[in-house]
Amino acid sequence: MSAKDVIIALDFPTREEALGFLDQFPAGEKPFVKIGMELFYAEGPQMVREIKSRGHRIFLDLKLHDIPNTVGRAMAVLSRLDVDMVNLHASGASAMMRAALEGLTRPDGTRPILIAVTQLTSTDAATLKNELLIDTPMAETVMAYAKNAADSGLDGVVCSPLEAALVKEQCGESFLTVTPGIRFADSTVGDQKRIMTPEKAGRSGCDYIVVGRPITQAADPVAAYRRAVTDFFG
Ligand SMILES: O=c1ccn([C@@H]2O[C@H](COP(=O)(O)O)[C@@H](O)[C@H]2O)c(=O)[nH]1
Repeated sequence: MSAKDVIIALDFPTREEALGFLDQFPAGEKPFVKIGMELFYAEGPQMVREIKSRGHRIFLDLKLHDIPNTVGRAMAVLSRLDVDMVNLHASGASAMMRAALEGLTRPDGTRPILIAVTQLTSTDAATLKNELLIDTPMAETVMAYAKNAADSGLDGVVCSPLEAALVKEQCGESFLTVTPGIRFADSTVGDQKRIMTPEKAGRSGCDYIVVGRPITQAADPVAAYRRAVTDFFG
């Protein structure tokens, strides 16, 4: 199931801003986009349908995390939206991930790609140890979560690009790595901690890179997106 692409994080507070952003692209250029909590909570499922009807592939990034029954039932609702990828937190553990997979699978056996967030790219080693009270080093923690996700039947993980190669090595080449924490060398880093350039991510086992502010806040977002694509694909 391996693929490679740049996903734009459509982190906007309104429909108008999200569509205004997409309108800057020529008609034939349809980037893969991510709809996260901000836009989904503001505009709801209709926003997903509208962007899908414009021809974009969609990663619905709601990071579900609850008891297995709740997550399974919520995934069954999300499966009725025609999205390409959805996610949950691997820290919800294997019973939750298996329930999610079951809920997401439509009667005809099809389903969106399901991936698990390992450790947020805004978490550094000190926060992992001192606040989350996880004594295992970051790479090992990500790997344990990734293996649990793989064993639960998921398609891949969200991890930082720094861990992508190891995830591939341990979970297999077809196990997807979806990696935020992407910054151009001249980007503002902001709240991200485990980062990499698109160029290096392209050589590090990342299937999909997720890029938000370096594109959405750029003076010329279309040029910034194309720069990410060119750098990522080498
Ligand atoms: O570990 C994670 C999981 C999700 N994200 C999301 O990706 C984008 C990144 O945006 P930038 O503006 O490029 O920082 C954002 O929507 C996050 O919610 C993540 O960054 N890290």
